[in-house]
Amino acid sequence: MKLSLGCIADDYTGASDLANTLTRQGLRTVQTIGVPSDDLALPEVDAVVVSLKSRSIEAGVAVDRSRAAEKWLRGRGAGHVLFKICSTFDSTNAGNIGPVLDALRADSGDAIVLVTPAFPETGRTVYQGNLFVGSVPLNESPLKDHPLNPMHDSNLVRVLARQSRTQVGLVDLATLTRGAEAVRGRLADLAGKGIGAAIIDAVFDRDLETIGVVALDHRLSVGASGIGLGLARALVASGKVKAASAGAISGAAVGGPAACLAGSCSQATLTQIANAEKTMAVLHLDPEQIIAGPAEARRALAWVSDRISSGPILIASSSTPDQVTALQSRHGRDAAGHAIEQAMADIAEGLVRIGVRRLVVAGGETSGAVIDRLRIPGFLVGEEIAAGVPVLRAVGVKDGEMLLALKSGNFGGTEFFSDALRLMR
Ligand SMILES: Nc1ncnc2c1ncn2[C@@H]1O[C@H](COP(=O)(O)OP(=O)(O)O)[C@@H](O)[C@H]1O
Ligand SMILES: O=C(O)[C@@H](O)C(=O)COP(=O)(O)O
Repeated sequence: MKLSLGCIADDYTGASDLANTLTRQGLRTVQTIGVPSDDLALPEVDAVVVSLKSRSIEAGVAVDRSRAAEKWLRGRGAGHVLFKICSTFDSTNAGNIGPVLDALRADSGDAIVLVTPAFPETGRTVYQGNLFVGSVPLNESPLKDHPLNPMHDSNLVRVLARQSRTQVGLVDLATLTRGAEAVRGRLADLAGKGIGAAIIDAVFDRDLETIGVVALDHRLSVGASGIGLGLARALVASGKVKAASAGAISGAAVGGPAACLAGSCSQATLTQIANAEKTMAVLHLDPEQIIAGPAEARRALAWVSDRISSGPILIASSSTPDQVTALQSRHGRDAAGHAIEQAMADIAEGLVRIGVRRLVVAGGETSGAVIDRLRIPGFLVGEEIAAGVPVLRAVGVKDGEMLLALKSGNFGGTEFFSDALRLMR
């Protein structure tokens, strides 16, 4: 297997979002959880997305894991590696986008790296280096209240400069609109001044196509699914990849009981949970009780066993921003987040034990904790439920077939949970 594109995603929902985008552009793609072990049987593919849970961990550990993933991908022939970050640039001043970019840039030997989280299909656009979420700047969007990575600055040149050892420049939309040669010229100017990273504006998919063409001159790029789209289209247009006609896999129906878990506290997920009450039984966990000990997860599983034979269920830890802040001030941000993630993993393990083989998880960190606990080594990409969220078919699972959907907190329509279960047959 010689890869045309190698990808390292800093969380599992982000990885499935990217794997979805690459698949829709005709690249045969597999998503692995961590660096695959040698005995994991992978199909013949054009792209591998290695999923890490490295967005909100200590920067040094994120760097080490990302470098190990890069080494594996390069060893499989990947000439270009995309470091997939969140389309809302989720990170803190201490990292991890900057430190990982610095390390991968050093390994790749690139003088300068193109960076853009733009993903127009989900309303993420970048203009003059400022990230917009829909019609508002990032710092006015619901991301200002994210439990782990609250975003208070929409100027990505500034945000990245605070995290990275290199200076950060800008390739603006006016330059981009003049085409690939103009972008190449601007990058050469910036690199000549010793600038090692450039935020590049992008508003429409056609902007990402130009970015994809230029990015392929380099060995490394950094961005969200949008740059994945640009890279995939450039690979196909240049003839380096023959677009697969089959696209997403289908496979045999899995059936059996179905369940949803929500650990995301994003505005979109809160609305989706409220709407799910119309179509399925919903249990709201008590976050204070989760932190107090394992009894709350046990209570949830007892609640499930009384209902799961009658239809799908949803279990949510999610709270409003005020409640999240209050909980964090009592227990600490990381301790609260970790305890809730582990309780969700306990519940997921219990669900699988009682026969659930169709599982929807909302939230990136939450999905990471759940998938790690279930020890699923990888996924093939199925139908698209909503922009950035595919049905996933687990590979390498010992006890039979399993379908999952890993939803980024911010993604999906108002009826996401029932939309997902409709496609997860
Ligand atoms: N009620 C709550 N109060 C505080 N933190 C919570 C609560 N519910 C979930 N969390 C934590 O908030 C974080 C949500 O992050 P994540 O799962 O990545 O969602 P998103 O995709 O929206 O970023 C996780 O660490 C989760 O454990
Ligand atoms: O790029 C995106 O927005 C998503 O792919 C993503 O990374 C989502 O992260 P979470 O919201 O933490 O799930």
